[in-house]
Amino acid sequence: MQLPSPAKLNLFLHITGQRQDGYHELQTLFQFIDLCDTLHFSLNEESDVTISPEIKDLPTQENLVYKAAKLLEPFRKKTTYGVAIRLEKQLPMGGGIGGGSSNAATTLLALNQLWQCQLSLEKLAQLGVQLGADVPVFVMGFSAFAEGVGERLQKVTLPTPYFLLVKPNCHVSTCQIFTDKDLTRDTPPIRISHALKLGGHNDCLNLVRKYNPEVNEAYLWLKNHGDVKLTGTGACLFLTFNNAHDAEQVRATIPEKWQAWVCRGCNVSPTHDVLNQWIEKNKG
Ligand SMILES: C[C@](O)(CO)[C@H](O)COP(=O)(O)OP(=O)(O)OC[C@H]1O[C@@H](n2ccc(N)nc2=O)[C@H](O)[C@@H]1O
Ligand SMILES: Nc1ncnc2c1ncn2[C@@H]1O[C@H](COP(=O)(O)OP(=O)(O)OP(=O)(O)O)[C@@H](O)[C@H]1O
Repeated sequence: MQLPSPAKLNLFLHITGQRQDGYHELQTLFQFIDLCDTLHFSLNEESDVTISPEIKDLPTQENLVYKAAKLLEPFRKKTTYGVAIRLEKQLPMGGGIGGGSSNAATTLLALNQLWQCQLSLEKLAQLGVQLGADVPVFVMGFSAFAEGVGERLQKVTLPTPYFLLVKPNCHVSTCQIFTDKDLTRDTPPIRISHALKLGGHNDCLNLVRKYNPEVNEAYLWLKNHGDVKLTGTGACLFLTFNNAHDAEQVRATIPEKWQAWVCRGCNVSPTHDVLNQWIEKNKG
């Protein structure tokens, strides 16, 4: 089985409070984009889970793909179902586009089929939130207005514009931003109707710009071309366009030191599109 594992954007990110355990209550609008890693799954006669190729500075045991497989292992129907997983990475790590969470969700969805675990999407999402706050939305596979730590999801249908996504040359630690004393944590909660009509802002933006000069520089550069947004805790920034041509025109002039992609928003995760075709083909 071969599945795409897409990135997400936080179209806005409001932090509305903090729980006793330190995690933050937030409100966000999640949209998938058609920029994806690809995960290949092959069952074998062994009983273990192997991941290839090795990712620099990421031991296998810490790879969210490995952790997701281990989390699902108790539910597999036969212990002789080992699996070899090959990861074709394209999404930058630590960019705020949720690559690791997406890979984890894709693994849960794939192995739920291949190992015949027969868990519902809701159950997979519940398991997945242990791996990261962004895993549930990738498991459920629809654009969503999210609350709680990102696990309370309401399905929404969003316009599907083109985005110019830019990765400044730095890595932002989600943990560092969320533990900063100056982070705004008291944005008043909004209603979903307000969110869909008027959007919102990203409460992490100013801190991320302050600690990461590269993000600030890219922000100021992109500002000349539209309303720049930060996704998650960064480092990626994005602009929205009505058509691919206009996005490509700006991309062509971006300083070479920054990675940049033109991509499109989608309301259904590409993982689900391909998985549903696989399920249809392998019925009976
Ligand atoms: C910023 C977002 O990407 C928005 O979608 C997510 O909230 C972050 O999701 P994530 O990367 O899956 O985050 P996790 O791996 O669960 O958490 C990383 C660290 O960020 C902090 N964290 C994360 C999510 C949250 N709602 N409150 C937090 O305080 C915690 O200190 C945690 O140790
Ligand atoms: N399969 C994986 N792909 C990417 N990162 C992984 C993976 N497994 C574990 N990680 C770890 O998770 C960290 C965050 O990766 P990820 O790509 O999800 O960041 P992000 O885009 O900032 O996510 P978020 O928006 O959820 O904060 C990485 O720095 C890496 O150490």
